[in-house]
Formats: sequence, C-alpha cells, structure tokens
Amino acid sequence: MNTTLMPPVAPLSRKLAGALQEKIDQKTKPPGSLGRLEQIALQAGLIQQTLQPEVRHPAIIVFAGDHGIAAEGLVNPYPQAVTAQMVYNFLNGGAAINVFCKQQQLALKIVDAGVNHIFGPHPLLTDHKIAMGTHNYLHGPAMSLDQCKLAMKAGATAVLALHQEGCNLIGFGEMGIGNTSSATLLMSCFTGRPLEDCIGSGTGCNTQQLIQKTGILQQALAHHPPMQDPLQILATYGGFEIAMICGAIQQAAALRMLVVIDGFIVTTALLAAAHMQPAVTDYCVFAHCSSEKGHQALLQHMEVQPLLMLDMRLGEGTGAAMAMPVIQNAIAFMQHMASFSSAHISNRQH
Ligand SMILES: Cc1cc2ncn([C@H]3O[C@H](COP(=O)(O)O)[C@@H](O)[C@H]3O)c2cc1C
Ligand SMILES: O=C(O)c1cccnc1
Repeated sequence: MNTTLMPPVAPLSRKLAGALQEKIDQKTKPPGSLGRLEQIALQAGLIQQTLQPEVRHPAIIVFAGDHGIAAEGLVNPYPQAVTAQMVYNFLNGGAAINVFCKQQQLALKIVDAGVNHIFGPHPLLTDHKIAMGTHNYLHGPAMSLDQCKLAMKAGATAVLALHQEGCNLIGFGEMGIGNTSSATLLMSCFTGRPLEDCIGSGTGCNTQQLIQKTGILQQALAHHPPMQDPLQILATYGGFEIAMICGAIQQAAALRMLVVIDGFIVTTALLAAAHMQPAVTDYCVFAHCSSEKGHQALLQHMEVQPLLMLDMRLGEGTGAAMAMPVIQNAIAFMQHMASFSSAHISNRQH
C-alpha cells in the first residue's frame, strides 16, 4: 500500500540479534540488569545494522498546523490563534520544547505545515504550508487526498534534510489547537474502538466541555461513511501537521533512523503510517505515556511499551525530548562499557 507515495520501509532483519545480545550480555553487569536500555541498544543495532550503534546529531522536528474545527471553539478550550502564537514562541526560544532541547543539546526545527498565519523567514522555520488550516470535518474532509499526499511528502522532505545533516535519531512533535480531536477520530477509525475510549480533555476541557467535544466528534464520525483506506481516513480527520508526521515517520524509517514517538497525537500519526507500512513500528521508540486519556489504550492496542510515565500532556515533542537522554545512554553503554573479559571480571555466579 502507498509504496509509490512513500519510500518503502523494510521490516527489521533480526540477523544481528544474536550477536548484539551476546555483546550486551558480555558487558560487566548481570544479564538483563540494564532492562529497557538493553532493548533499545539491541533495536539501535538492528536498525543501524551494526554491533556498534551510535547517536549522531539527535533532533526534534515540530510540525504546526491549524484545524478548521478549532475556529468555532467547540472542541478546544484555547482559541485557534494560539497555534501561530506558539510558533512565534518556538522561534523566540520560549516554549517547553525549546528549553528541553537546549538542556539536552538537541537540534530543533519548526515546520509550518499549515498554520492560519503568514510567517516571515526565520532560520528555525521551514515553510511547507499546505493551506491556511484544514477544513472543518463536520462539513467535509479536512483536506483533499492530494493535499494529504503533499503533506506526507513535505514531512519526508523535512526528514531528508535533517538526515543529510547527519542526524540518525529523530523525535517528532506537533502544535495545532484542536489536534487532540483529530487524534481521537483517527484512533477511533483505525482501532475500531468507540469514541468514548479515545477522547480526552486535551488542553483541559472541563466536564461540560468534554460532553460538548464528544457530541461534536460523534457528529463528525456520523457525517462520513466508514472508510478502509488509511490515506482517506487521514485526509478526512487529520491535520496537516499529523499528515506530515505520518510521512516523516515513514521517511525516517526508510532511512534507518531511530524514531522517537511523542504523545497521543504523534502516536496517531504513527498509527496511520503503520496502516500504510506496518514495518515502521520496528524503528520506533515510544517516549512516554501521556496523561491524555486515549494514549494508554492506544499504546496497548499497538502492543508497545512507553519508556516514561511523567503525567505529561503537552505535545510539542516534549515527551520525545525527555526520552532522548535515556536512548543516548542506552547506546553509550553499548559503545563504552567494558566487557567481562576486557575488565578481567569473572562472568560466573558461584
Ligand atoms: C499554550 C499552549 C501550548 C501548547 N503546546 C502544545 N499544545 C498542545 O495542545 C494542543 C491540542 O489540544 P486541544 O485539542 O485541546 O486544542 C496542541 O497544539 C498540542 O500540541 C499546547 C496548547 C496550548 C494552549
Ligand atoms: O499527548 C499529547 O501529545 C497531548 C495531549 C494533550 C494536548 N496536547 C498533546
């Protein structure tokens, strides 16, 4: 499916798994004692097809886009204008993701996927604007199939640029007021779970607002026929930033990069990507379990384990940024820890 649209993603070969596990087990520690770090080291070795995996130029890309549904304020506690205002905050270095990237020495790129505002040129900002926001999916699809394909290709282009700068570890983030609603609808369509299992309070809906959000999203689902084609589902309910992340993930996996999945919204972009190319998930590390309600169920549905539980629910790639040091340490132990033989330590229990 979609093999002509996106570069093909090969399922991860486990050819080196035995040798990688042997190397991990020869490190000066009881077998398995580095827990999830050992799994990440093994995964990085399989992705990079080497016994010496390494991290080069780790980066976060934040894709920003506006949502037609958000203009009416019925599903989002904050006004649509906050998307553009937050993009300026990213460019000025003031957002949470800026602080965390600086702290962790991660490169940060911002992509205008389709914000309802014209930005001037800025060294941190890449312009891949598809339109001034999506259409309201209460009345028709959020975007055309052509726009959806364009968005996926733009996401791939953004990843290609970072890869050419030497990056092999990439985290994805998003900004788009109203995008927990898109993510909810995508989760419900792709998993077949009822809306109530997928919906949460986003940026902070109170009880009344959550009832209203649920009613509106039920209307959206009723307005469109049930669909099978992942591209059509993505175009109907997605955002430009979500479609770009869907394409970006596929490109990153095709380039054998290690992909760090952020919170609820980015996980739904991966869900769409996995329905186009199932092997993408092999290349992913799941940074955290967001406290947005649907996320835990979604991770369980995908049969994956998040690294961190920090009760975060921000987006922007902040969860991915938190997981980066864990991943870097996993690869560092593989590179730098002594083995039992090199350190002359007995590798036997008495
Ligand atoms: C100031 C501010 C900064 C944010 N940074 C990320 N989000 C997050 O909240 C939005 C989704 O929530 P909802 O669907 O409820 O609108 C997205 O933009 C997401 O990235 C933010 C939201 C706000 C208000
Ligand atoms: O988990 C997320 O990614 C999330 C949750 C709420 C609002 N924005 C993002």
